[in-house]
Amino acid sequence: MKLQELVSNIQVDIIDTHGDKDVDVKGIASDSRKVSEGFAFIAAQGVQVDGHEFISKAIESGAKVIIYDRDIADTVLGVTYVKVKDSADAIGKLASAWFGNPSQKLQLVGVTGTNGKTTTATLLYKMFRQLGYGAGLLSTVCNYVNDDEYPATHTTPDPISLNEFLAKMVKSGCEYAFMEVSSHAIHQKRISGLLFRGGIFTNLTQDHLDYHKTMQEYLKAKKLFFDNLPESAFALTNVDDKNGLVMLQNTKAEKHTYSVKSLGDFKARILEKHFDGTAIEINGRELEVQFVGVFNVYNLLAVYGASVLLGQDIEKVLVILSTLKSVAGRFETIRSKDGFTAIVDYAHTPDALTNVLNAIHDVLDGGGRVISVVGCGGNRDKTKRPIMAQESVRLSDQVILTSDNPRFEEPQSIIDDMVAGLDPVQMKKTLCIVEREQAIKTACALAKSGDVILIAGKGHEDYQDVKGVKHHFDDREVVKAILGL
Ligand SMILES: CC(=O)N[C@H]1[C@@H](OP(=O)(O)OP(=O)(O)OC[C@H]2O[C@@H](n3ccc(=O)[nH]c3=O)[C@H](O)[C@@H]2O)O[C@H](CO)[C@@H](O)[C@@H]1O[C@H](C)C(=O)N[C@@H](C)C(=O)N[C@H](CCC(=O)O)C(=O)O
Ligand SMILES: Nc1ncnc2c1ncn2[C@@H]1O[C@H](COP(=O)(O)OP(=O)(O)OP(=O)(O)O)[C@@H](O)[C@H]1O
Ligand SMILES: N[C@H](CCC[C@H](N)C(=O)O)C(=O)O
Ligand SMILES: [Mg+2]
Repeated sequence: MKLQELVSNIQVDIIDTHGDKDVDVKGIASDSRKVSEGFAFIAAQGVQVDGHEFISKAIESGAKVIIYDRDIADTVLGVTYVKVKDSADAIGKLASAWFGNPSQKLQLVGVTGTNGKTTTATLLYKMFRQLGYGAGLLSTVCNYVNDDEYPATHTTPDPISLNEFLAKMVKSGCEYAFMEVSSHAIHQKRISGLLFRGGIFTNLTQDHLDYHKTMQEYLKAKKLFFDNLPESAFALTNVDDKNGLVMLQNTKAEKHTYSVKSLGDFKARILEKHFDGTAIEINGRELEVQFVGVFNVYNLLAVYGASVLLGQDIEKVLVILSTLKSVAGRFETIRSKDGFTAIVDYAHTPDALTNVLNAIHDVLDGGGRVISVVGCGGNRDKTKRPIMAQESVRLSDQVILTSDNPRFEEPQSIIDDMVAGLDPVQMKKTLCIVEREQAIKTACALAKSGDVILIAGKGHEDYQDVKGVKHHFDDREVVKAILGL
């Protein structure tokens, strides 16, 4: 594609161009390590380093176009330089243009919020596949183009991979695409240039303060997604969350709400909770769903609302809703021969932990003890550590604090940060076991018939990330091996 053609139809503020504008562009990259002969390299300021530092590396690798937004000292003959106002914004828009604007050819729905993104987006994808449509999914657990699976590295991929996936979906005949929109992605403009048909807000509770610093900044990032939705989109929000309506304040999109506790366009009522599912009512229609926990009623309600807003038949949607099953690593139950149950769940925030433990108590109904195995990620929000320990102790009979992706931190010092939230009385029900496998073994040894063990934080993850190396570790495999299943 000619450079002229690439930049002509996109809304990027070009400040200056230097060199041949007629040059043929063979590919685009924002990472110098991915540049090949004839590529355009987009230099952007990152969180760790400044991409402008890699301009000469990119040219050595064959870049013939450099798109940048900071002053640069030298230019190289035979290379075209395009100065833009905002490189991060340009990457997304150039990626869209390069891949033929795939989001404009799909009905793309984004899901944002602290918890429930993977669940909601995955269930929407499953819903639309079952309704008979071609559909794709971009999620933390796995990416799908119809039934083809592609491993996921991020919750929201970088703009170039993202548009490449969407283009693959278009080529494979998908009409719908569902994706998670993380706050990091909004803040870093990974979604610039995408045309959304809808946006869904799940909830906002504490997480990622290492990155956003304050809850206000975290909220601002989430809201920006809705501020940027077009008039042709719908914005569907959870009004039971205290920031639900804030998301709609400045959006041009058509506003819709869902609720369990108050009124909303989509309204659910919980009729009965049990270990294998929940009886609910949605907009006056009763159904049995195969999910446990009030939080999952919210996820299902969002799926229902979005499906209806996308024009689907209410009856068909309800029938499929009752057949949907939980997502990998979310409230996955494993029963021991001795009569206790282990639950592997991805709860890695204070709110998720509280919700999942409450859901367990709701169905246990005082029948057995709850033993929790909990850790916190290294190089992530440190302020959530003592709170997660407190919530675990408050809602469990026995807690085992352990490791969950220590990354570049000392596992024991992460546990110490968790312990700092506990007083001596709370410490009486707490054990600290650094080795996660040993922690799970201990929990299984302590459990008796009727008890529930919650193994939180890793869900679908099949690794333990230690000092940049991902060692194979899968909670579900470990539990099954210990229980001889
Ligand atoms: C902190 C963070 O979010 N970083 C993300 C960000 O990196 P960055 O652009 O800031 O990278 P950088 O290393 O500072 O480099 C700056 C620029 O120089 C370029 N570069 C760098 C090195 C080089 O040799 N050559 C080169 O050209 C880079 O390609 C980049 O364009 O943009 C990259 C591309 O989109 C991401 O891969 C990267 O994710 C890192 C690996 C990460 O761990 N991110 C996590 C925190 C994250 O994004 N998580 C959310 C989910 C959170 C949740 O809700 O649970 C997610 O969406 O996955
Ligand atoms: N709607 C919800 N409200 C609160 N907690 C939830 C909700 N849905 C799921 N959870 C809890 O949060 C955990 C993570 O759920 P899920 O993977 O769907 O969220 P996510 O937003 O995609 O997370 P991430 O930001 O890591 O991608 C679940 O295992 C469960 O414990
Ligand atoms: N997307 C989240 C996942 C956290 C999962 C947990 N296992 C951890 O490593 O903290 C994050 O990167 O913060
Ligand atoms: Mg997710």
